[in-house]
Amino acid sequence: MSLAGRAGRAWTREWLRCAKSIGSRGGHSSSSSSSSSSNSSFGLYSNKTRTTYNSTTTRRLPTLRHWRTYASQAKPTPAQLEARIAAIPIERYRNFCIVAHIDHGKSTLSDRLLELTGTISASDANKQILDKLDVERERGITVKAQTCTMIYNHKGADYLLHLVDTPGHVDFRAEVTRSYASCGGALLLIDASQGIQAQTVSNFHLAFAQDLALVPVINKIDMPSADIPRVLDQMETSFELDPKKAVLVSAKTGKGVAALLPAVVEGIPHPVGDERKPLKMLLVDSWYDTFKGVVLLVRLFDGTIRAGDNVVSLGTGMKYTVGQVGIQYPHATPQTVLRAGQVGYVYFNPGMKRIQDAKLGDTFTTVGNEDTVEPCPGFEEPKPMVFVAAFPTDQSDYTRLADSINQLVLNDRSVTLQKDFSEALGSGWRLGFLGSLHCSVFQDRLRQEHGRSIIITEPTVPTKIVYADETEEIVQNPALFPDASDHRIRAATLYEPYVKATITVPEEYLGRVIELCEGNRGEQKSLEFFHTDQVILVYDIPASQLVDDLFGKLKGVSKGYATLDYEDAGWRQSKLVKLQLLVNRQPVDAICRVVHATQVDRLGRQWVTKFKEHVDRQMFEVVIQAVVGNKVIARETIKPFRKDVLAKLHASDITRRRKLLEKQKEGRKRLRAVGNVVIDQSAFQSFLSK
Ligand SMILES: Nc1nc2c(ncn2[C@@H]2O[C@H](COP(=O)(O)OP(=O)(O)OP(=O)(O)O)[C@@H](O)[C@H]2O)c(=O)[nH]1
Repeated sequence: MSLAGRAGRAWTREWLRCAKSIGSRGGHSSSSSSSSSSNSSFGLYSNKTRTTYNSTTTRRLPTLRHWRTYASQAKPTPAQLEARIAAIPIERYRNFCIVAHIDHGKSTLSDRLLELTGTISASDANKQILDKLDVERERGITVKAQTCTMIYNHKGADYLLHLVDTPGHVDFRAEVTRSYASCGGALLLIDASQGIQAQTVSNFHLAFAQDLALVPVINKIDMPSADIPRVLDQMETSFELDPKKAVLVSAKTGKGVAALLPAVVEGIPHPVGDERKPLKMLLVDSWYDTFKGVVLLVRLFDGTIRAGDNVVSLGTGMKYTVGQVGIQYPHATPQTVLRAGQVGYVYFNPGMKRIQDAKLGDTFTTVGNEDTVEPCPGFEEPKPMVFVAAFPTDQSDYTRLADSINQLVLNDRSVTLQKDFSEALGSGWRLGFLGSLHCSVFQDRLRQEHGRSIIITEPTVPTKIVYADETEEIVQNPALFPDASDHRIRAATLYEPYVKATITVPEEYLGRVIELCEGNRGEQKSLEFFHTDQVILVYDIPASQLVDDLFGKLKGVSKGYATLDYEDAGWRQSKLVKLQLLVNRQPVDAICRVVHATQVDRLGRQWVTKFKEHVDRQMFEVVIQAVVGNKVIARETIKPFRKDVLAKLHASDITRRRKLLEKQKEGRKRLRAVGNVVIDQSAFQSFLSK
């Protein structure tokens, strides 16, 4: 092993030791169920049920017949369900999530577990049942964490399992972090052919820091390229997870999945809580329903909740009467009561009107107990990182588009929204997203769920200005960044946001990936071998480089093998300038960016060349310039030309002549003036769509 590898292992060991010393996380029993025998904080099995892996012996996996027997459990009626749940003590609750790198099979495995417990039928054609949004099904990615309650009979006793299927992509990390708050453990899923990837590393660290029990699961063992010994070795080297504790499954065929629920029961601790105590209920997620108002997904730490109870939010002080409580099974299923340890939904009567009143991480209790119940610690608000301006393709669509955007924002708490106006594109909005994928998913949802399309400007990141008098300003809209002529900006210090990027890459592409990171102003923090041919690289990189499709470039230089994860790394002082596009000396406000001084030449040239392609000739000369302050970086000229649409028509063709004139009139509605130059809106649209 390389020195870097040895140092990495020593670091990991030290890290693990420190993390363990943080102590047991509140809300779950510190040891697993009584049948558990070991004292490691990872997912455990009792000796009886533990399936051991040994590279020289073949494991006996549950057969498909075995699987089908389990999967044929009949779905209980609502009354049977309620009676069965009421008979389960908290010691037999298990709240767990599935975490993994993108596409390692979380949603497919969730389907299998739902079938195995009879929550959905095995023959149900409706697969990826927890991916409820159209965009999730179309793109095959999970965007929103989804929950489901299951009942599992283990050794003759019913267990109440609460499963959370989490998103894999880093943009939706906040969903994973929030899910951890309702769970006592996690299945850490790893693709048998791909092995540990960037999001596996970050999910492991997140789960471990929260003292969650981990059950390692190797998925896709049916694939011809599966290399189980390699993945087991990676798990041991990187995370010090005992390979003997890994459960080997194929979520696709169902092979091995039957061994997973005993591992959950025995390896994940039950929640701790007392239903006789006053209600202490954490708000984990929320969504808006036109008829019910805001629906809350909650985790009960103590007490019970039922329809008719009067509750109060410790965060806002607002009081509500409970209208209905229930569980996701997998769809909303009303219950008479939710008890300590359970995760379920609650809505009020009259309904909560404003989604802003449902503060994620807030604690609710019953009215009268405000002073006795200690609020839960809450969640860190995810910060938007990428900002874009959005405009209707047709301004007459503004009001309808505003309604659709507002509705989407109601159900996606991490989007920020402000009104915006552009000379070039009219009235619109400035939207903040957690990342580029989040932004593109939002556009897809707008199109799919509301049938609307929008023009989106280039994604930008915020800039921090610290003026000479030490006052600070954070500018999200580059058009509002002070001009170079402003004397205050000349004396100010500028900062740009950085991210800590974790990249996993096979050794053979290491050189090219390092070159790419350095070319994107990255600064190497560490390099560690975690298997003979796999490397984990950590770089501090400007967030602006990340949103400029760093991920796509990384895939390009590594033939798709490199993976990327990132987290906020704060502000860094930087040499930033405002680059603007001018048309006949007038700024086009929609095409403006605050960029690093080293990028202006390349970007300026690119802008003027590309914009020229989209502007029609006019009756006079049009000059397109990219400028920083008074300095012209690049320039293109469009020669004058008169567009006579009738020129080629025969004089007698009157109908055709009229049609063409009508068409030209229609076209003028979409024209926009920048100074004396008239530009069709489609020019901006084509320029902005890469
Ligand atoms: N061969 C094989 N393919 C699998 C298995 N499990 C999942 N897949 C496939 O892997 C792809 C990704 O599966 P998903 O379940 O959507 O993965 P995910 O982790 O939920 O994806 P994200 O939520 O986007 O991170 C799909 O094409 C699945 O059919 C498996 O055990 N074997």
